[in-house]
Amino acid sequence: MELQNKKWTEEEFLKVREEVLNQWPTGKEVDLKEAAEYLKKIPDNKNFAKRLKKAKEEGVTLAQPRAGVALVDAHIELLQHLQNEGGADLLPSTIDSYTRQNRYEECEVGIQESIKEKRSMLNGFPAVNHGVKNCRRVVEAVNLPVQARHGTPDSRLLAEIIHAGGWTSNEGGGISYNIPYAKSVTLEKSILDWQYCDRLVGIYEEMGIEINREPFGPLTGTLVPPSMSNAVAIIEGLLAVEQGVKSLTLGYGQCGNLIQDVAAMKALVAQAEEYFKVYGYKDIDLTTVFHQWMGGFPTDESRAFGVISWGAATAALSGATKVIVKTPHEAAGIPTKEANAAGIKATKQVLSLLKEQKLETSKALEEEIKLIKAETKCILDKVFELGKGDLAVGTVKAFETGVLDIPFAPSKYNAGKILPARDNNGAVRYLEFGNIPMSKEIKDFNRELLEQRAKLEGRNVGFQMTIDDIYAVGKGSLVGRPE
Ligand SMILES: CC[C@H]1O[C@@H](n2cnc3c(N)ncnc32)[C@H](O)[C@@H]1O
Repeated sequence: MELQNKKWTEEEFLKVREEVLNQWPTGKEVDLKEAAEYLKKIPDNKNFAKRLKKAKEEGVTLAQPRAGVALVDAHIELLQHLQNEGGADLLPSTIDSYTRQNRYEECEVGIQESIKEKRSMLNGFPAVNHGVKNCRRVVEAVNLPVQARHGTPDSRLLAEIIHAGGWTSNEGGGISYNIPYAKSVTLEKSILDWQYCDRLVGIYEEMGIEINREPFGPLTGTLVPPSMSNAVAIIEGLLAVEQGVKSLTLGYGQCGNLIQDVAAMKALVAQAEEYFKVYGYKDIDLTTVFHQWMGGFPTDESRAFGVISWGAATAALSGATKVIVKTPHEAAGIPTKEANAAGIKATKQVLSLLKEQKLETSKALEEEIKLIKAETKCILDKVFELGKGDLAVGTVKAFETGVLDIPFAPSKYNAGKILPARDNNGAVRYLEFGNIPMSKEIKDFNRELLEQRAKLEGRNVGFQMTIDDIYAVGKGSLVGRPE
């Protein structure tokens, strides 16, 4: 199938669907009409799209953890703990790494080993292997909406199973679940495969069932400049709504400077709405997600709570619809259910303390919003130009030419010429632009801010700043000052 940013016909979709549902035996459990009937019975308080819409109307920020273990009963116990003890407003099911690579045979081994060892031998919930009935057991065992969170370049079968299983949101996208998560998956394939996932949601929407889609905002989560992150989010949002997605959550990973993070969230919403209007997408229900710091964490759990609380505060002050919660075990690995619940409780304490407050506008905030929008526009204009108006084709060419370039991404299709570093206030700036088509004014401005840092630190602008910034938060500061 030729890649283009055009809504798939039902015939095109159904032709691919046969192959998708045959990728693993559980695919046979999926029956679209039966699934639609099941989804229609999901109560509003357990429908992700409806819950987000309500939060946006109320102006509250919801808290959602990440969580996933190998076996169904243990996973249910985990989610119930995060709901009842943690006070989560939305629930995940974080999917394991084998499923993310479509390696279902190895999932089977992991499930058997987990039964034998009486503990999770997978780093998430293998939803494809467990199938539709078990996904339904999960959502029927909790009182909150459930979403699949993962990092899957080819999420087609996973999407079919989790949605038929009553999970009313799927995270990911053709860029955000490829470039930061895979080495050798072409953009053509991952964008096509995610068009399938979005078209499936569009078909459910056409059957009267609201399902939410959430592109993965943070990307590599390592000093990604807000304009690059926002450009990718807006591209994935536009590709999704073309396939009929209506409930869309665009996301952003915390960088750490309050003004820049709030500005990035406001620029993201404003620019996304502008593009929906220009391209004629009406009645899109846009919400936002703010990810607490995605970089290296302090090993000390008390310090980790400091980082978690700063992320919660910024999410609240930015007016995010939801915040993705970290845990005090972040530096160690998969958290215990107790540590996971603790992260949620700390977050909700801060959200509650700040529920009457938003960051007032200021000259600095307005200037940062203007800068981020201008940088993002430089990138997106070039993407559309490269695609001769077709966003999907333009995206592929933009990665080939380094117009889209994500710092520290493992994909061989990512140019990797971009380099970020923090300015004196901790805002993330471009140290190296690679082939990213920014105006001279924007390049000079970024450079000037880094020169100011260099002057204060008595060193040259350079890659050492980037390295120091990567380790800084784990060591206890935001800007990686020379030791
Ligand atoms: C996107 C990366 C984030 O997902 C988190 N994560 C990955 N797998 C799990 C998991 N199984 N349970 C809880 N958190 C998880 C990880 O700690 C990191 O914060």
